[in-house]
Amino acid sequence: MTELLTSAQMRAVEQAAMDSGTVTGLELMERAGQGVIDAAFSHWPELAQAAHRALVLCGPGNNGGDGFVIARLLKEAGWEVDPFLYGDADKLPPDAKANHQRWAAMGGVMELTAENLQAAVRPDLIVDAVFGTGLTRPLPSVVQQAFSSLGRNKWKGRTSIRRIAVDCPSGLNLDTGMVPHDLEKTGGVISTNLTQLTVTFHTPKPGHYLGAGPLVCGAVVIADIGLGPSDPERSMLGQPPDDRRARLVEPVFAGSNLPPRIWPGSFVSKSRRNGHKFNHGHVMVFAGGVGRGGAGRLAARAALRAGAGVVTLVCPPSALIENACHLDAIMLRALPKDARLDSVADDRVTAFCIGPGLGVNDRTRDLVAQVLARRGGTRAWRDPVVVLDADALGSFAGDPVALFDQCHPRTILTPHEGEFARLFPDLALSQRGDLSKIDAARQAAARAGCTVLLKGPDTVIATPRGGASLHAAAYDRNAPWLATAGAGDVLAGLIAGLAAPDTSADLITMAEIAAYLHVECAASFGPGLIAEDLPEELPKVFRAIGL
Ligand SMILES: NC(=O)C1=CN([C@@H]2O[C@H](COP(=O)(O)OP(=O)(O)OC[C@H]3O[C@@H](n4cnc5c(N)ncnc54)[C@H](OP(=O)(O)O)[C@@H]3O)[C@@H](O)[C@H]2O)[C@@H](O)CC1
Ligand SMILES: Nc1ncnc2c1ncn2[C@@H]1O[C@H](COP(=O)(O)OP(=O)(O)O)[C@@H](O)[C@H]1O
Ligand SMILES: [K+]
Repeated sequence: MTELLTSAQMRAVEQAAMDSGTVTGLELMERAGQGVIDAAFSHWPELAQAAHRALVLCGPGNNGGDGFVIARLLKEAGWEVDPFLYGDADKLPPDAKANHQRWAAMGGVMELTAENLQAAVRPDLIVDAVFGTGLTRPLPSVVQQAFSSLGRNKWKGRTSIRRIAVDCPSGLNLDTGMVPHDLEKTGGVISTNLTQLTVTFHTPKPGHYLGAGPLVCGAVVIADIGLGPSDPERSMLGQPPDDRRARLVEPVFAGSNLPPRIWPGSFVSKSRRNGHKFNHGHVMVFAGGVGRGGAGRLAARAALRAGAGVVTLVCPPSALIENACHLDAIMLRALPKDARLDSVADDRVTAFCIGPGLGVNDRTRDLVAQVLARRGGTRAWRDPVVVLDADALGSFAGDPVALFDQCHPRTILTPHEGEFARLFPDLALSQRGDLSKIDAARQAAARAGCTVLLKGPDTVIATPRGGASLHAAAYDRNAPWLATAGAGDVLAGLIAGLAAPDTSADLITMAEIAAYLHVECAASFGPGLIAEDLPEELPKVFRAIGL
């Protein structure tokens, strides 16, 4: 697991290092510039073989300062370098100004405009050092036009020019992963999109993984600038994440060539080699009426494959035969319309998964209420986990507080953005503005009093106390085939199955593992994936992680 630092947190880390007297801002900037060049040479070894030509686009802050370090270091290595500056050199912050001056002794600087870029000699490398963590508003139009013009340049062999971004492609908000809409309209994002490699410092930032981040960054490399290890205890495995920082969900390998047995491997109940079926939990999944049972069955199948000792599907009596035709290992119970949950669930049910395919109606609300009212009884030592998804959330759309009043700490809501908007209208994507998806999920979790998993290619899991983690199906873990009906039902079942055992770790850890395995299953199956394939791929994925 890696910590993700917001812009403000990154500045605080830098400031603390400088205040401690162990390093100066100039030294950090030098290491940042060197880190970008090292990453470029390692990514494109041919650039390290001989001197080439670089075009370095610099901005009015310290990101621009990094650009001037890069310009100088490349020039010292024999490269031809053409720097362009947006803004007033006299107003650069001190470290950036010092590096601008050091460069000025070596060569000139052009103003960053579309016209000047059009007139530039074809480079082999374009360095984007216009804006980094300090971007506070949409890109100025002159910068947008300059970026767009790069896409129109008549340079020979234009597509073979390498493009690297310092900290982020300029225009990307590193806290939110958003790029301004006007950037898209002007086509600016298209040129930004051509970034092949983004080099950031110390830790990745949320914006590299949220929203448009993965679409515009190319690949992300972290350069160590000597700020020390990011706080290991804050991202400790099996512990809830730090209240103020977010962590990136990643596997933990015991050794470079070994499977990730530590995380997630050791957190899967059946990695421990003893116990009987009830030690691995009993999951109860609710399914809809006739013809609407598929979603519940998918969730149940996922829970069983995830390792739950027992899985029971509960459905209306009219759907019993339909479900019986589909199920063998999964137990089946009928629950008549007015019957109480107690008639089918005893204390040994350690996790409930409710919502997929149930229908948006009063009966669903009533069942949710009954499930949330259950407590660990004589045979269970802690309250059952409750996974609320799909129609269990939709049934409270007009009255979310009625749901939140019933949620307890062992509850997890798993909305997609549409369901999230119905429960938390003011935190909806369309209303979010500068609020990141991580902070939106945090606020939602605090309001609901339980864990919230907000789905998407960027899945955020947040706890009421502020702990948050981000699982990104991005870069080498792209999983577009997961955008398929029923994939969310499988995720809900996975969470229930993984969190059901008595000995399971905290809910956020088990939800992180579910999100991770979900994408591993998609990646392992590959193109053509449909939801039914996900649970069936789990055995292969479990083997691959060393179980
Ligand atoms: N601190 C360190 O020790 C280290 C920092 N490092 C590097 O510093 C970078 C952060 O530097 P930074 O904080 O100066 O921010 P940066 O992104 O350069 O921009 C700020 C400037 O842009 C301006 N501005 C913002 N938005 C604008 C807009 N839309 N349109 C126009 N102007 C706009 C803003 O003006 P203002 O908003 O104040 O009016 C201000 O002048 C970081 O990404 C990393 O690369 C590394 O060297 C490692 C050591
Ligand atoms: N492009 C994508 N890349 C990675 N994961 C995705 C993508 N699109 C959707 N997902 C994942 O697939 C699941 C879809 O869930 P959901 O929207 O609830 O669908 P359904 O209700 O049909 O099951 C979520 O876990 C989501 O994170
Ligand atoms: K940049």
